[in-house]
Amino acid sequence: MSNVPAVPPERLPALLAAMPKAELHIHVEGSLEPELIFQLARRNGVRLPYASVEELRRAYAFSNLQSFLDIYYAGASVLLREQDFYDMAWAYLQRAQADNVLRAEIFFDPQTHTARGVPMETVIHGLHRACQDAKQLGVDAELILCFLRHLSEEEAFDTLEQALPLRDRFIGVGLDSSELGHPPEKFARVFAKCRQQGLHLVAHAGEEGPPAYVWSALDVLKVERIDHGVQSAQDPALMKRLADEHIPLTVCPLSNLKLRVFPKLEQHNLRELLDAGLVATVNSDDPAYFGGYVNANFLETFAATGLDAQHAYRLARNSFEGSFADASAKKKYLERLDAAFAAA
Ligand code: HPA
Ligand SMILES: [Zn+2]
Repeated sequence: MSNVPAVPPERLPALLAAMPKAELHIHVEGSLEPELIFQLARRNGVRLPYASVEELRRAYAFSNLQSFLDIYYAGASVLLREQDFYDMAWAYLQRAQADNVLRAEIFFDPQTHTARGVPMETVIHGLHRACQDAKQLGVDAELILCFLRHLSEEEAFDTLEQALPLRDRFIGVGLDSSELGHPPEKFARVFAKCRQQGLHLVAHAGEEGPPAYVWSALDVLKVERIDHGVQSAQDPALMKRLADEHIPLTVCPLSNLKLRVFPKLEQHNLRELLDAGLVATVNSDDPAYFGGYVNANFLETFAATGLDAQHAYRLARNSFEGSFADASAKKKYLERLDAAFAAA
């Protein structure tokens, strides 16, 4: 669509909620709501260091990425059986449908589970079955396996070896967990092997870490997308590279707010990224922990920064163009997006 209709400000929230979109940065373990954590803890006889849902929720006051990760890994300890992984993914997929997500590319952290003795097959089978069933919801869902960057490259190789027999159940690999002190180049060899396997490649970079980590994710790991990447704005040459090469950035505004990457949502640099011509997208990251699913990220960010319907269209289009869907699926998504804006 070349002419995005002007939309009066009072109608923008409804349009943001209704517009079709893809979500490209969502950690399924980060969609585990406190109620489901307690339900699974009871079902599996796991003792939690919190007495109630309310007490757990009160612990969600983060000062940086690490303070979040400590609680996030503790929450995942209730996941033991295939059905647990299914139930977690299914709950997310229902929320995605409610937010008019047509396509979700979902991260999972197998090492968080295999380290506790949960077999790789249990994790992948449960998540994959939910993704298959999501077709009934009208959501195309795919999985991306993430390596934990605070662990060694050797452990990442072991993880890949365990997952490769199930190669057809995930479309790519990513890199997440504690960024500072764990630069992308630590995983150069394992990403090269994934590339040979024909897997898509992404990595978290430039969330808390410097622009140098974004450069090495591109040049050493050869990733196709950057997760977060908001620190790229400190480096004009990097901004030009990201724009020239159409490298998507999967931005997560509420995550950035809760982990104090930006002190206020009003100061978020999403507009700057879009103005520089980057393929920026809006995503929820860990919605159960950061106060909202993808539509809440759109609504709160637009309200705080004054973005308009043109930006909304760009962000939704970027989400489909930046996805790993095939060309015919992308065409279908973009037609639905244009229809939603034509009716606005
Ligand atoms: O935002 C994140 N950054 C790094 N690792 C993560 N694991 C879940 N969410 C995140
Ligand atoms: Zn993330």
